[in-house]
Amino acid sequence: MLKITDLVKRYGKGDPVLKNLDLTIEGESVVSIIGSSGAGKSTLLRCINRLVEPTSGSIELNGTELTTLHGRELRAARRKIGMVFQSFNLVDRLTVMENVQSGRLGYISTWAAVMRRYPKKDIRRAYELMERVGIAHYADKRADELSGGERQRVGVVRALMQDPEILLADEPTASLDPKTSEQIMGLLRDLAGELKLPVLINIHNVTEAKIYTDRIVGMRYGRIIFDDTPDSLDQEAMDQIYSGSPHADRKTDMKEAS
Ligand SMILES: Nc1ncnc2c1ncn2[C@@H]1O[C@H](COP(=O)(O)OP(=O)(O)OP(=O)(O)O)[C@@H](O)[C@H]1O
Repeated sequence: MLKITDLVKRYGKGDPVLKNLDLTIEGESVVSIIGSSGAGKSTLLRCINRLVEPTSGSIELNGTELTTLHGRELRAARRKIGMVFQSFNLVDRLTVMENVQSGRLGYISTWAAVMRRYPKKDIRRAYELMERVGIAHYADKRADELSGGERQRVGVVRALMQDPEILLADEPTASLDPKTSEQIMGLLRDLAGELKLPVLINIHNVTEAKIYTDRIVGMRYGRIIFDDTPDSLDQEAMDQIYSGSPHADRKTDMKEAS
């Protein structure tokens, strides 16, 4: 279970971009985060794996408080958080298998990684997952020889090789054509069920969020203002999520504070 309580993020001395957020994700649900540009969606995901340092508040993953971890403990906790990126973040000159095995980096020795001496069980697992997502025949191909959809499948397998307790996806389909985008969303949904994994997806495409996710969280300027099933996301809720400006929101904040 992921339990976020009273999370605040402020970059430098600016206004907070996450304002006392509470969010709990239990079990294997697929949750999308929607909201206008600048609402804080990426910041929220990046606080969870500490690519961004939260200013205050608590983030617990299956009982482990993530915000206070350092060094070795932080690295161990990060292994349990798989991340899928918009731009795939693959190493182009490495093969698909090498990219996929980089998901095991935290688990095997540096020597084994440098010498590409992957444990047999990791190779077996990589093939299982690559078969599952349809890229096993590309195992020895360089990553830069693949299409966008194939590259994102490599990104998904690499994240799953971490044996994660949660999967975070930051605009995973934003660089893909509509058909491929739907395939990747379907894959994330199906894998969540098969692997009993909660998946949290930052996504701009509301239609895909409605089709492929179980729950939609709507953010507006650092706050969660909608959290419900896709069916409940009506026009009124959409207007609230996507209307206004940070300036208007700041006026509301000032009123609340006074
Ligand atoms: N490294 C940073 N330093 C300063 N401000 C930042 C930084 N990263 C993000 N911000 C600001 O934080 C706010 C939220 O940004 P964030 O990227 O989380 O929003 P988002 O909802 O993911 O937007 P988008 O959909 O456009 O990616 C924005 O006002 C942005 O300018």
